[in-house]
Amino acid sequence: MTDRLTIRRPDDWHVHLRDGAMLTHVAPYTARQFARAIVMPNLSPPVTTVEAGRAYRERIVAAVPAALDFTPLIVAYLTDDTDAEEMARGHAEGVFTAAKLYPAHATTGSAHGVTDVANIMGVLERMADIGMPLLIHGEVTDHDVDIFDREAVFIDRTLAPLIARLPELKIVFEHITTAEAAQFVADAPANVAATITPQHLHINRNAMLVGGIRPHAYCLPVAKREHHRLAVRAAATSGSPKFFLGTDSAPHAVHTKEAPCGCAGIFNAPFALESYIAAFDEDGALDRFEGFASEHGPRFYGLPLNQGTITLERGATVVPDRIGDVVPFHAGETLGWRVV
Ligand SMILES: NC(=O)N[C@@H](CC(=O)O)C(=O)O
Ligand SMILES: [Zn+2]
Ligand SMILES: [Zn+2]
Repeated sequence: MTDRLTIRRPDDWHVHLRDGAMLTHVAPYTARQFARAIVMPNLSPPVTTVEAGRAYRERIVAAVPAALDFTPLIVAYLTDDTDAEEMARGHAEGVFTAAKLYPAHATTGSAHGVTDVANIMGVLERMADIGMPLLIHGEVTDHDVDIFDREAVFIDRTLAPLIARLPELKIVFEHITTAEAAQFVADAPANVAATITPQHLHINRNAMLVGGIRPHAYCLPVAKREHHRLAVRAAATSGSPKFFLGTDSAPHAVHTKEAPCGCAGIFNAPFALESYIAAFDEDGALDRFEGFASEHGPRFYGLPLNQGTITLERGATVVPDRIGDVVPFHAGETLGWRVV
């Protein structure tokens, strides 16, 4: 039995660090575990210009102790009016690592998102030309589509046609939650990959709805049936370079989640690695953890692998009920691994 695992320093390819006091509160947790992070741009107002991206990067750097040696990677928020030139300039100047497609009204902070992919086709063509990755929150918003089906329907209605139209575009299908998404990405060409969150490895929709409604298990895309969890987990632990770590850590103050219309998002940053490794351990896949956490992401993005290492060992990690004003994922549980 492996009791200790040393891996190359990992990165988080999908995180919400927010802004202001929440940024100051949460960013150090991510920086403690990860060398780099793809920071989502769904602030209000969203990060749509090179100038806003540069300023946000400076605020993040200022919020993290320098000793943690953390590099935020900034993402542009696409709207119906995004200018292809602005994206290309942001990418060329090293401000925008990627751009994010939020279908309008699909999730938290997506009100300014894209109403129809046709509206940004010129931008996406330009991104394909310059090798700038497109990150996608993959859910349709059509009122006739059930919330549990919105990811699978997105594949047929939006993602598959987009890949057919722009086969060269690098795409990350973010935070996949379904067997359909895992299969689609596995079968797609090498320029299509996916991130996977810790919560979607651990919980199915029962965790949210059995024995009472549990707002801290609610995120988008919403957790699905058990067979979907198992399919997502098999993808994560498969060793395929198309699947990599993206926590989707999404903090919301407790009163905004424990509310009649609670916010979507799970704050998993403080114990993200302990949570992921527990899943890999349960599945006898510890030998594939480093690829998922530290290698597949940078290779997909065309970035260098990190140089340092991090060591995890078996041992109790007690997750507190609260961290400041936020309830963390696994609150009140004890995880079986700890970061040394
Ligand atoms: N995942 C979530 O449930 N929420 C995210 C937005 C997102 O990633 O869709 C947030 O910003 O709160
Ligand atoms: Zn999302
Ligand atoms: Zn997210």
